[in-house]
Amino acid sequence: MDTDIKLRERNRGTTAARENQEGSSFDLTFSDLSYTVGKGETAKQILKQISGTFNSGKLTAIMGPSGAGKTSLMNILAGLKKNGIEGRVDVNGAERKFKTFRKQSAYITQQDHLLAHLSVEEYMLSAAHLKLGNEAPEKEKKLTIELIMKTLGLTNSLSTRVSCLSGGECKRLAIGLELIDNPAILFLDEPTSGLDSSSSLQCVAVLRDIAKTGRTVVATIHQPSTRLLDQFDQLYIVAGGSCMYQGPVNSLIPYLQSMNLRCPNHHNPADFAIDVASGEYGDVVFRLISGIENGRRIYQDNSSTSCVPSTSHDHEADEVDETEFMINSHLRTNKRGKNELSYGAPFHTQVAVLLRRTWCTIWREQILTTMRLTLHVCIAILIGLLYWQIGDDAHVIYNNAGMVFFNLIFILYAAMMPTFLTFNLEREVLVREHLNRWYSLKAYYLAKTLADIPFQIFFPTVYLIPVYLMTNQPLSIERFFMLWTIAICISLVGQGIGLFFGAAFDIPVASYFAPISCIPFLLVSGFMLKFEAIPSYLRWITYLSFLHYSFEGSMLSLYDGDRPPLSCSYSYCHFRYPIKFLELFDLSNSSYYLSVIGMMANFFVIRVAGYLVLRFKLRHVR
Ligand SMILES: Nc1ncnc2c1ncn2[C@@H]1O[C@H](COP(=O)(O)OP(=O)(O)OP(=O)(O)O)[C@@H](O)[C@H]1O
Repeated sequence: MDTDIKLRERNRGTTAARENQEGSSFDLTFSDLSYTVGKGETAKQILKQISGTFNSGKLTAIMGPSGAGKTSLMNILAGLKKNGIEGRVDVNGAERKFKTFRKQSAYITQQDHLLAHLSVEEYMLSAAHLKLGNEAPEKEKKLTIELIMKTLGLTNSLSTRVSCLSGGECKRLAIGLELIDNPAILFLDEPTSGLDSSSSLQCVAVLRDIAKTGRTVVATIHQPSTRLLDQFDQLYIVAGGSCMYQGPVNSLIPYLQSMNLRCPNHHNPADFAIDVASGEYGDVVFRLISGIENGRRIYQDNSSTSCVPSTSHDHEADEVDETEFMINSHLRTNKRGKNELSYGAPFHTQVAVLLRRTWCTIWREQILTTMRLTLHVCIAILIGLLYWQIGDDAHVIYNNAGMVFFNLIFILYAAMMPTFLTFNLEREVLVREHLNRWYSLKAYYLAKTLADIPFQIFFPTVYLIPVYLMTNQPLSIERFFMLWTIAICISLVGQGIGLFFGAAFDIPVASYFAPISCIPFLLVSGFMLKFEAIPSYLRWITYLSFLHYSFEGSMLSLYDGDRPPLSCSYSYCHFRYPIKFLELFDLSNSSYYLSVIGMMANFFVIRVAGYLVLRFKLRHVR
């Protein structure tokens, strides 16, 4: 077949991919695997001393009734779950090493979680830069992409944005992205879910072609049609956490027959097997599990002894494979160095690619970006009209302070709200890509922080200029620059809070807690309550309050620095001298620079907290 040849060529083709995979077709064997969740009385055993083998060059389907343990099994084999597991997982007879194994395998989740605003080509290119690194020449990356796109039938969709792709195309793209660095083992969780029958067939045919090139391809699958089932080479059926059948697809019915279970004519064998596994044909599951020795044997219909041990392949060949595997791993470790073993590209390339990709995504989120811009301009004009020309009038100086405080709250919330809403969705993309070793979390987080900075400068600037001029604040570049610095700091802090809550919680919880969490800091900002009025045992909150530092910094920008007396539109104005007004807020001895440092410290702490939460979340996914 044409695609088969191309994939084989590619398997031999690119140097980066070759380096990664040379001589490495991996047979995955697991023995006596148990998986338990919970502890003590609530402990639940999900997998029960299950064994099996998934061979290279074969497309294997894991089937079973809902809740049987298919996803749990695959997650354990893929190395995503590490706790509560007993038993052994071997690669070519040698115990699996997590770090190398995750570089050599790819996991394609049920939901595609792709960045909607990138085109197929842009996505593939960024994946190629991240996975193949700087060593692979540009031409080679393009060739790799071209071959994968041809194989997956996506050549005509190269310039289409992900948001415009069909479900089947998204699934194929998700597969294509993981094929770039030529993983030896592909795990797919329900690759056909949500696809119609022809897209499902197309998708599984692609997987079959991929398997034919020597890779080990394992997919969980729900109720496949007879045609779809025929595409698979091997079948592994899980029932209640045990293995009920393991062997070629066309040996399933003979195996069931050997246990006196006859599949009715014109009945889909997959449906029949699932019915049996669900207990609809009486208590035969135990016999089936024993017959296949809970996965220790592979059923073969064409031999006198109908079962062969699942680890029966040639022992000598095993040793050669194992040695080759060890040598290749060793070479890779030496060549790329300790750090780079896990990721295809060096840290700076990861940051650069992610930065470009994030900018592109933010820029193309046109509705959100346009709405944010419009909102900033509209609110600025409204504030300008409401507080028209009050900046130099001592009679309405309280109103001016109120306006300053409002500006801070607006900029804070305008930066925070969109961040946690968008980041929450992006988090799933991060989980998928990070687990497949595209990049490190540090690189992602740095790129995310850097990519947002221009926007956190742009929006407060667009807001502050009209407000400053319309409300007649002192016409001094220095004062404007000081106020502008504070506005940017508060915007960055707001974005950091959004990132933290977007990382920590799902949208409903984050949208409640993120705004509420700022209230204590708002209360001690110094605008609503003087420092002396705060009970001494609560004063420490003031030192943590980014709103305290930002209010302090803003007031000092406008009223400190020997500002001349204000005009007075009434017969008597108590606060004509700005210093007197600062004294009212206990700010006469405050330092603008300390306020900026306080803001910076808040920014840093919140960013680090966001990073730690994300790291915890990513570890928890496993
Ligand atoms: N962390 C957990 N805590 C408690 N129960 C769990 C946990 N993880 C999995 N389970 C349970 O283990 C069983 C197997 O789950 P798993 O997701 O592997 O099943 P599945 O065969 O993939 O099901 P489906 O086809 O419906 O996705 C289910 O009953 C599930 O509720």
